[in-house]
Amino acid sequence: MVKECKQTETEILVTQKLKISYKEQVVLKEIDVSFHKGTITALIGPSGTGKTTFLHALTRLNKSGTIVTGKILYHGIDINDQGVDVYHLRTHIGMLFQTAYVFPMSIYDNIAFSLRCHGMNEKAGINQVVEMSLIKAGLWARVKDHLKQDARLLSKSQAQQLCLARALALNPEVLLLDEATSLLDPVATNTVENSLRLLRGQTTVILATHNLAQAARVSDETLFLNEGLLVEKGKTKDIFTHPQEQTTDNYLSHNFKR
Ligand SMILES: Nc1ncnc2c1ncn2[C@@H]1O[C@H](COP(=O)(O)OP(=O)(O)OP(=O)(O)O)[C@@H](O)[C@H]1O
Repeated sequence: MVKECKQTETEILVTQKLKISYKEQVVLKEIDVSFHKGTITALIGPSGTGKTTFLHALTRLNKSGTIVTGKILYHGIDINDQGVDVYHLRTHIGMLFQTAYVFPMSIYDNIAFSLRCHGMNEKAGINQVVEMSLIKAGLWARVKDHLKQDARLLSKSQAQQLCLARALALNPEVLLLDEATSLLDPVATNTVENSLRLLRGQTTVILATHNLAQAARVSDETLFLNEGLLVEKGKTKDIFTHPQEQTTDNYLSHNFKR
């Protein structure tokens, strides 16, 4: 039986006293945070501070042996409840990784396969979604005449854009990005950032990045994690110009030209 907890209408994802450990090592310590509908949040913090661990937890990707306590509420339902279907959850909460994992099939089939797996079988409908998602990911113009080409022949940047298109094709309500542009060239990075901006208002985006300029450019809100603690979260403009906490100020002063 899946139990529903209270959440406001615009709060899509809420964590309550979220604590994550790998054996004895506590990586995240009682994180209480909420993410609102249609906003873009940058997750920043030093290496090893738990950003990936946090994103993985939001879509139940943590490796076995990881101990998760506290709650992760998606529309009021704890995603770790026994009755939650993980496959279904991941259609609503998509994720893009640092490395682009394309399927060993054509560009077209990378997206169509995923749509068919989620019950879409009508050819014209699939064609339309393939085109729309490639447009949103900024890749359509480059690949529209080569849709049958093996996706493994794409460049790193194009492959990541294809992964973005594949994620967007399922119309996720939440999109998580873990350093998803760190291996891309500046043009592709810019294209992906533009794609994210277009999602504003509909999709809730959480993006872990070491690229503080990107966090400042793209996000509405910024969440600063340090040593497993949520140090502060607020409007990106405020965090980057007048952080409330000394630790945030120190981190930004050392890593970002203000
Ligand atoms: N599967 C695992 N088993 C044991 N320890 C792990 C595992 N995954 C991550 N860790 C440890 O948890 C801590 C947080 O790692 P995590 O990758 O979440 O940090 P991060 O902030 O994303 O780092 P980076 O910015 O370098 O990607 C690190 O000390 C890491 O070594």
